[in-house]
Amino acid sequence: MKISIGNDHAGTGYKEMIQEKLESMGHSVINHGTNSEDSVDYPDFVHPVAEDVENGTADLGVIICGSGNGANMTANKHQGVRSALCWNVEIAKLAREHNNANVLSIPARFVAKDLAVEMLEAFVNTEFEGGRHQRRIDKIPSKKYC
Ligand SMILES: O=C(CO)[C@H](O)[C@H](O)[C@H](O)COP(=O)(O)O
Repeated sequence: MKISIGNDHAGTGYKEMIQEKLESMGHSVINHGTNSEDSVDYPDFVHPVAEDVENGTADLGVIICGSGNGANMTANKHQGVRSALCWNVEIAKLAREHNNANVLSIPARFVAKDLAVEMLEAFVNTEFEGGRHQRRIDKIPSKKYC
């Protein structure tokens, strides 16, 4: 798969590890940075990931900031992006099975590196179940409020 990744300064170490892991799994990675620990603004590095997923350049995205919330909020502003903030393996798995999430948001300051890798593996290797979940996903975009 092609996987787009982006992070702020809180997620740089995690991103490096995640990029290595994805490449060792045989995936091709588009890294939008940041690649340093100097303070930056997460939207500058998350919008490019969400755009890749939105326009089909990437199959999935991984975004990382301190709490995962700012990155998640940013990604979910994009049409067709379903970004899931995950903090354990079961949530990451359910995000794929039930929500067909296409972006994984990792809170680097609140999950250990080992757990981040386990969530990544669960997210990338789990398929959407479809069925009743597709019906619910179809109702997420609000015609009334868009
Ligand atoms: O935006 C965030 C939360 O929504 C991210 O956690 C950021 O990484 C965090 O806000 C950065 O904080 P810092 O004090 O500027 O390092």
